[in-house]
Amino acid sequence: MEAKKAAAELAVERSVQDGMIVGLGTGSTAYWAIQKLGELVRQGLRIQTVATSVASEELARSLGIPQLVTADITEIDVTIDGADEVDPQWNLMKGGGGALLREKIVACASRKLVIVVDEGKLVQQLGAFPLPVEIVKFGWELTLRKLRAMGCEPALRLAADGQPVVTDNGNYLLHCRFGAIAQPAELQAALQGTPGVVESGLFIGLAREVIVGYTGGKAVSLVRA
Ligand SMILES: O=C(CO)[C@H](O)[C@H](O)COP(=O)(O)O
Repeated sequence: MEAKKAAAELAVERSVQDGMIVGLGTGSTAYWAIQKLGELVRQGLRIQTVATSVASEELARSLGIPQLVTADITEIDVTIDGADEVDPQWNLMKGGGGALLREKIVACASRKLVIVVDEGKLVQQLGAFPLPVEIVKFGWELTLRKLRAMGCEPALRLAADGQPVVTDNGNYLLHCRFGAIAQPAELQAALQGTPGVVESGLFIGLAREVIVGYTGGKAVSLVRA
């Protein structure tokens, strides 16, 4: 917890200034960034925000952080979000929290995407974590078979009650075990070309800064390989 908190707080300190529009990520690391923003707002920081999930939206509301609707935004100054895996080129695997679609929309509308992770998320190659892929409900079994034919073992994400998880956007999620992903950009392009796929958790070339937190509470901004 202290590693995630340290990374998130350093990201807020380094990236957020008065007057900015800030994208709020999703997950247990982004949680700490939202908490820090709430503290700064109470102290007088003036920001407006856009959340990447209903959970982050509700957290921000509970902390009194002003929020915008997307119709009122042309560009977001900075977004602070977590990741499940980060490779040396800063390609990301995201979506463990199920929010990948809104996260990618917000990331792509941001001048700067700052990724906050603990050291366990740094990998040489993406793929140990199963790739989350958001798919539409209609024909989901057909989409699953198409993805299986692309070389992975897909499984529908289920909730504790055994029912399929439904995302904030009303879709299903597949967990796709591709193993080590040697060419993430090519895989992303292939997934995008598959009918039924809404979006994947591969974030290629989007991160502008990666901040890593360590046990003991130290955090550093990474230099890209
Ligand atoms: O992509 C995400 C949610 O969709 C999260 O940012 C990712 O799963 C990392 O989560 P955490 O910070 O809890 O480890």
